[in-house]
Amino acid sequence: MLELRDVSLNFRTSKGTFDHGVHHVLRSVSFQLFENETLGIIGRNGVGKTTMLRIMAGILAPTSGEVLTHPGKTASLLTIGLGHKPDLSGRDNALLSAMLQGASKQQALTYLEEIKAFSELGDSFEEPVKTYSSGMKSRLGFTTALLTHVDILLVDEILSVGDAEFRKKAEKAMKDRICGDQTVVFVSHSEGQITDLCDRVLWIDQGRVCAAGEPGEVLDLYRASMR
Ligand SMILES: Nc1ncnc2c1ncn2[C@@H]1O[C@H](COP(=O)(O)OP(=O)(O)OP(=O)(O)O)[C@@H](O)[C@H]1O
Repeated sequence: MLELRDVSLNFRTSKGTFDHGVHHVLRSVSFQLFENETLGIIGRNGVGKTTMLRIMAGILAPTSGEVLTHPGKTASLLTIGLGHKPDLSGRDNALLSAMLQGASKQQALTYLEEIKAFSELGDSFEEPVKTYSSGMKSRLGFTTALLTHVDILLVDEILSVGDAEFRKKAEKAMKDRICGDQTVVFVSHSEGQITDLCDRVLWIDQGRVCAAGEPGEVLDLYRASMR
């Protein structure tokens, strides 16, 4: 469904600690994402997990290597507050996001009432997003991406935000999608969520894939590396 082949990504940096002003974030990463699977990505802070999702979403281009996708397949990155326009209402932001994720305007309009209901934003749905708390923004972002139908859902740590009640509801909705035919890539620091939701896990360290396979086995290796 999607394949990264020998993908490397460098950022230019002014920090002297990196190699001649170049920070090698991903180094020759290769893997395939199969249809209908939920692939977890684990690793310490700053090892390149979000960068990998952004490459898979087409937001960042790799410095070298290839990202191969099936023609016509859509991928959407689900992350907090990405791309919200602060002066537009929740409704208009949801419409815009749904269209950016590949829906036609007509299709996107049909999602709006469901997004309003699931996000429980009530009358605030009509207010500018700049008046929202961060929890309200995350409800809007999560719900819009969840209810807009994309082929590959790229989920960045999103289930760890919001209040406990909404988190529970979001987790259940995500599980329902995963149990259906949704293909998901899921970055999380929660071992519980990874074990619960994923079919397969990649462990990333220093920009490389250290292990890939069954969640229990990869989590054991990851934990052992930290001892
Ligand atoms: N636009 C950028 N310019 C320069 N460096 C960047 C940029 N974006 C990310 N980085 C660096 O790339 C590295 C990987 O960042 P990334 O966000 O992918 O890590 P992560 O594994 O998702 O971390 P976390 O678990 O903390 O969310 C970090 O060292 C970060 O500082």
